Amino acid sequence: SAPEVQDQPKKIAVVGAGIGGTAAAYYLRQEFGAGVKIDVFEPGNVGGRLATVKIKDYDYETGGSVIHPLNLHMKHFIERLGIPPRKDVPSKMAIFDGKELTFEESDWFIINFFRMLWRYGFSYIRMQMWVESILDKFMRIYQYQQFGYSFSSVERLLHAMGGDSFLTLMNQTLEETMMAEGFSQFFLNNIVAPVTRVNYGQSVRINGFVGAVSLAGTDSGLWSVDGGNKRVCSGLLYHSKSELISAKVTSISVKVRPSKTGTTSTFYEISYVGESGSAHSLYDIVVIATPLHEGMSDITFSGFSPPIPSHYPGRYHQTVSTLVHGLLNVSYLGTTEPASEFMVSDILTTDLKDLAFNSLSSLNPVHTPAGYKPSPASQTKVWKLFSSQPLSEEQLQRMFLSWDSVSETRWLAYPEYRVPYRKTPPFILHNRLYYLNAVEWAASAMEMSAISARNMALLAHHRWHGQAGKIDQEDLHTRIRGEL
Ligand SMILES: Cc1cc2nc3c(=O)[nH]c(=O)nc-3n(C[C@H](O)[C@H](O)[C@H](O)COP(=O)(O)OP(=O)(O)OC[C@H]3O[C@@H](n4cnc5c(N)ncnc54)[C@H](O)[C@@H]3O)c2cc1C
Ligand SMILES: CC(C)=CCC/C(C)=C/CC/C(C)=C/CSC[C@H](N)C(=O)O
Repeated sequence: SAPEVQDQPKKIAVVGAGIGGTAAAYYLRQEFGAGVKIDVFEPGNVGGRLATVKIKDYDYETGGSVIHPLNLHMKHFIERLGIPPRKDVPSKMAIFDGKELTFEESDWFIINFFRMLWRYGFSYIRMQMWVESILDKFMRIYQYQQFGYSFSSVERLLHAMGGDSFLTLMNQTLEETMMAEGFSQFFLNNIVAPVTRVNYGQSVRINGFVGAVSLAGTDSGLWSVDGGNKRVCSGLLYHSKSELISAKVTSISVKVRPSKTGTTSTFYEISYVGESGSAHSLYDIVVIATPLHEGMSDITFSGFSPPIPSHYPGRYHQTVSTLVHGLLNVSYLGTTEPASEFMVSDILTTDLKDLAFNSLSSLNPVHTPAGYKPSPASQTKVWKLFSSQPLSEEQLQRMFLSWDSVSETRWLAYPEYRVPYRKTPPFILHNRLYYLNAVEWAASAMEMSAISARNMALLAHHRWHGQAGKIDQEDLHTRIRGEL
């Protein structure tokens, strides 16, 4: 329907205070100015899937942990909020095939280079070039957003970045895509599958787009936020001068009210339940920043035509993050290296039916004290296991000689990426009701939620003011180059 004749909205609601919701609050403030009241609803902890657990006086990331050096929104946030990145600690990767370590990184770049060349020919370098070519197109989004352009669906956003090639990536498995690029099944099994297993808990049959994002997640220069990634969320919330309402949104309905001018205005009524009971409030614009899927948010939508479902089709994949403070049994990994010399920090695994876990990593605290150095496996330290099912005491006993604490978090972590994908859920659920997490069906990552948040704020702003010229424009890449 036609936008209402109002200068600015008076009240905006954001549902969820993860990185998506808090970034949405930040960008909505930027777009709509100081006059609008922004409420952010959150029944749990600010940060959502960015969370830490305390083990022996130190905090460790249990959810989203690494950020790519080219994730420009995340970079912008920490600069704006004055939070430093975490000090870099050297890491070393190995691949476990259920019996032994089939590949182990050395401390020397040149040795790694020749080991990879010896085992996989030029495949590894070609893979890095392939990922880089996708990232090059991906980076266009920052320029579009800088110029104020927005997109009304995930497909249109992807198409603006990478044209038909990005939509093709969404419709093919990573395996199909890489085989067509000439990569061997051996390379896929031994290098690519371990990466998709650690990053998305799934096989090489995830879609090619999220597959490329997963591979980008092994690039050099990955970083995290000093003191914990969730600090970005609380920082954005504070910076946006939003009000945090500690409550769960239970339903959203459309209300039509007579306005002063004699016409009618549409509002969204949000009903919520918090510690002090239930209440409801009216808003001009609502951004939903939590997945609308089975077992996740449970929001009822009423009075909408066509109806809005509480749950869209498709499931979120369970990843159990188990943090063990203990002594690793290095012989379980089939290595003869003495534990006192075993400095591998990230053990990825090949796709094996009987293996109970996807990855095993040695964790550093979210704030590394001055002079901190990673310790060898002969010392008790914190190890993180990712698995799709909780690990039993017997399974842990095989992997560890002893432990003094185990902390388990069961995440509905990211979508189960199936190919061919169904049409992604919409960004626009109703005139001024938006859904940020639809983007996760392209790929789930902190930066993806941040990109979607900026898109949502721009989209909401242009639709409010009837600026159709800033929505779903074709051929932006060439046009913007012309404008520069
Ligand atoms: C184990 C794990 C590892 C990961 N590793 C990485 C990584 O290394 N790098 C990376 O970039 N990404 C990683 N990710 C993905 C990344 O964490 C997510 O993509 C991102 O955090 C999603 O943020 P979000 O704000 O969109 O959603 P969420 O963080 O899920 O936030 C949604 C919020 O909404 C709240 N909510 C739910 N229902 C309601 C309701 N009815 N009313 C009000 N509020 C509600 C929830 O409590 C939650 O806080 C990882 C995820 C997991 C689980
Ligand atoms: C969005 C772009 C262009 C890049 C993001 C790359 C990236 C950081 C991908 C990782 C995504 C993800 C869900 C990782 C989960 S596991 C992370 C880490 N390996 C760990 O073990 O904690």
